[in-house]
Amino acid sequence: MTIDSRVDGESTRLLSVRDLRKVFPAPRGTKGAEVLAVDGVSFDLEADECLAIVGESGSGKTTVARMIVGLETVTSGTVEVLGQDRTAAPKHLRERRARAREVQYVFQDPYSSLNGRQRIGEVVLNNVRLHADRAISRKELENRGKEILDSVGLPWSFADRFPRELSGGQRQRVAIARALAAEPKVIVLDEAVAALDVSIQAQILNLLADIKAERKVSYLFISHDLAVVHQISDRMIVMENGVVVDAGDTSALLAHPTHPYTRTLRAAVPGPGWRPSRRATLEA
Ligand SMILES: Nc1ncnc2c1ncn2[C@@H]1O[C@H](COP(=O)(O)OP(=O)(O)OP(=O)(O)O)[C@@H](O)[C@H]1O
Repeated sequence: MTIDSRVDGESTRLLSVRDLRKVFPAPRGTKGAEVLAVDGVSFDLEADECLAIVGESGSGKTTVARMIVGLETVTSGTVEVLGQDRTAAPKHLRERRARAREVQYVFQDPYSSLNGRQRIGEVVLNNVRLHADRAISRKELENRGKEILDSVGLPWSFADRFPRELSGGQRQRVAIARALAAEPKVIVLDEAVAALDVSIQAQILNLLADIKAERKVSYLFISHDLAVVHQISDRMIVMENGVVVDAGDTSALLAHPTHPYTRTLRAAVPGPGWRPSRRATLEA
């Protein structure tokens, strides 16, 4: 299924994925077959938009995201970011950094994605320094760090702490702050709230909504959780076995799922407060 959303040549398109395919070799030492993880996936991400990629475990969501940011090679198909071909993995450090300024990645587990020996201030300031287009003074750097931590709801006093001293939700705020420090156009959030308690999830979703409104950043939001996707995304695509089987406006698709797989996913969403016909409140 090809999803050509708003294909009208407008310059608001940040990300464009066409016919993306990924074949992994058979696991080493086995006589097993190659794994076709992603098969002909196409979609666009527009400015100011949150597009969700939904699907059960193993449907290929993460592999799509990893190909977009160059963490995984592309078997065939194309990836364009801001009109530039980004299909090939970055070859040099400079290219890797340039691409990181376009798209940042926030992982599910901030504990393993944060360096345990690095204080929170360093985590954020290193990324500011790395992606700054000019030399910046210590004072300016610190002001920027304060502003970024503040934007994720953390006081500057957290700068001296280590990740192990933070709660799961606070660590995820730091991971988001680190992404923001690069001033990216797009943030890929890969199951970014999956490891958090429901009340903390709601706070982080709130925060993401605020950041999106204030900074005009777009999200590619990967999740298996339709309740979460309903809260945060404008549009969604549904993946099954590496293929996009359904796509559309999130509220409309969840209110009236037409594809059998989307209906199955929808039916698995648990109980109280789940109202597909109404935009869920973001209040924690
Ligand atoms: N490095 C790899 N080598 C071989 N197969 C892989 C590799 N990475 C992923 N796969 C396989 O590709 C398929 C898609 O995996 P992927 O992680 O993209 O799915 P997912 O929808 O993100 O699921 P999850 O949420 O569980 O990560 C799965 O069958 C997975 O086992």
